[in-house]
Amino acid sequence: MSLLKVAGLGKAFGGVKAVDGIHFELAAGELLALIGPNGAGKSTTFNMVNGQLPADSGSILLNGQELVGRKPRDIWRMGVGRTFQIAETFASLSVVENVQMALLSVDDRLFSFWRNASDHKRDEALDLLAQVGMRAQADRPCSELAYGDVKRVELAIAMANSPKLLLMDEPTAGMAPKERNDLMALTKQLVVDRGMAVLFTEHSMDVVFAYADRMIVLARGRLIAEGKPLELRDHPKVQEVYFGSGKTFEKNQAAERVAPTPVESVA
Ligand SMILES: Nc1ncnc2c1ncn2[C@@H]1O[C@H](COP(=O)(O)OP(=O)(O)OP(=O)(O)O)[C@@H](O)[C@H]1O
Repeated sequence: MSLLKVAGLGKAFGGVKAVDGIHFELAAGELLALIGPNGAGKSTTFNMVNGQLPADSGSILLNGQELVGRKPRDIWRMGVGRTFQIAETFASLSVVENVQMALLSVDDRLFSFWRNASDHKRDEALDLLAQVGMRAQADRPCSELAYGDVKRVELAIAMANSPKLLLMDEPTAGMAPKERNDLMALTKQLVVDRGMAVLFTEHSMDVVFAYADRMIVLARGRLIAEGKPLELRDHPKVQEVYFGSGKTFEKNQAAERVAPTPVESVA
């Protein structure tokens, strides 16, 4: 059975059908890219899956349980996580304290961090940091970290509630090719090791071709193609709506810019 099953999902804003009856599935251990040109409906789809936007129609099943109609916090508790950028206010906290804050939130503990919680689940937080290669930097202030390392900490924070499904909205935006490669290799490793599913939006085709197991393509709210990235690269509809008229994707571009790091299961 699929972990996530989306059927007939729709959302309109006034007269604009932002998402128009889309269907897709996602299995545990799979990295699925959601791509499409600006205004295609990617963010609207994301926001319906995590409950931030109510769907007008359709169904979103997680392990057979309906998500439509539930609050974001309930959906998060059911195992749908998302990466958030570390808030400015947390930049003064250390790396490990940021992860401890996330663990506090999982426990619904809202007491003062400094007075009562500085030791709260420190070992668990350090373990999460080890999983993203940031254990050695645990006691540095987040404000001192390189951008790529901040992204790793964001990933550790998103792991705090052990999500079954992780939503990542343009995870590599603003990153240099080497940092992108490292972050996506790490994401893939977590997918393999934890059997977690990832749904991500991405404008960089290099990243999609190098790391996605499958991709779905939206255009004007409709799902126009679905399949393995290499199968879809030359799909005429995808070329037309996604890559733009007359523009074709250069086949060796992805291989030249991003050499994927091999991922092996340790399970
Ligand atoms: N809150 C809103 N109110 C009105 N229209 C909206 C709203 N959110 C999205 N839309 C419209 O819905 C359509 C889909 O937008 P959406 O943001 O989901 O696309 P997207 O694929 O994420 O685009 P981008 O890549 O630019 O982020 C667009 O036409 C957009 O203008």
